[in-house]
Amino acid sequence: MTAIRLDGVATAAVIKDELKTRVDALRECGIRPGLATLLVGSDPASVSYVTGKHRDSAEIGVESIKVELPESASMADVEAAIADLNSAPEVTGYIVQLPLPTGLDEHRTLELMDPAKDADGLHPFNLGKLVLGVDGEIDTPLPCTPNGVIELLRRYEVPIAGKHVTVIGRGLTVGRPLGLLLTRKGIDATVTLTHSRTPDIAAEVRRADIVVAAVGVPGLVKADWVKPGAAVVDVGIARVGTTESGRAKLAGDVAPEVWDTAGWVSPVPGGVGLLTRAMLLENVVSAAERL
Ligand SMILES: Nc1nc2c(c(=O)[nH]1)N[C@@H](CN(C=O)c1ccc(C(=O)N[C@@H](CCC(=O)O)C(=O)O)cc1)CN2
Repeated sequence: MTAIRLDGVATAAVIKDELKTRVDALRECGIRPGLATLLVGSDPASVSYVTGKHRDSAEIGVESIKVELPESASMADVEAAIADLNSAPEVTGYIVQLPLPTGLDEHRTLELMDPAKDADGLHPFNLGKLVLGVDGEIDTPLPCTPNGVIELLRRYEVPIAGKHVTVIGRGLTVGRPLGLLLTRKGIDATVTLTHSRTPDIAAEVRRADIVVAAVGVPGLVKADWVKPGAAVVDVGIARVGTTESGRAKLAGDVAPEVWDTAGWVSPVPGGVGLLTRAMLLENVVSAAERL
């Protein structure tokens, strides 16, 4: 048996088409959504992700603004850049690409953002709305990767309600908010959130109907960890060398053999990463619609 591929490229393309229609409608009302990115330093993975975000923006007609600071930037430099982004009228939404170089305070940075322009859903106000929003719709931006995981599962009609989801990794951008989103009324999953101090992660994965791996350890999730027919969403992404054409070779957290056991698998590359970018644009367009 080979698992169904949860295709991030195809799914993101459909979502971007839907968003383009909304951007065109905004334009007719004189509103031009604008996404800015703040990149500090030149970590190759971050540079690649930010480049992808600008490419996607251009595809759907969202203006994009790049702000770059050197690796040596101080917290005062970052604070000044955030103040500029908060007041720039052409920026309707923005993100600070994470992680920041060592020595810069990520939490302080997120706190300084205007929550109405927070395109990542990571400002404490927006995370707080997610915590409070157990029932019904949330009218604030949702964290992009967790929202992308759910959107990918939903579009492939993978059953979620009443199912057991094991998440590996408790980080700010994936594990923690994903647990909150999956347990909301209307989604109704039961979630086990595992991390580096969980005694037996394999056992927690074995009882899951859906597994989400977000640690960045290539091949961590083995075939004999996975219940036959389960959905396995690979969020981990590590750079493990260079391809013949000189591009970075990427590997996910899920071992290749898992494709023979699982019912659905999302690949790396070509899976959730593309949905992360699509959900970022969803936040930007929704914020512009609220103007
Ligand atoms: N401000 C944020 N920083 C980070 C977030 C986030 O949601 N907001 N999440 C991750 C990384 N991430 C978003 O920026 C991200 C990860 C992966 C991709 C992506 O396009 N992946 C492609 C491969 C791209 C490549 O060749 O490198 C794929 O999987 O096919 C986009 C964004 C940490 N930081």
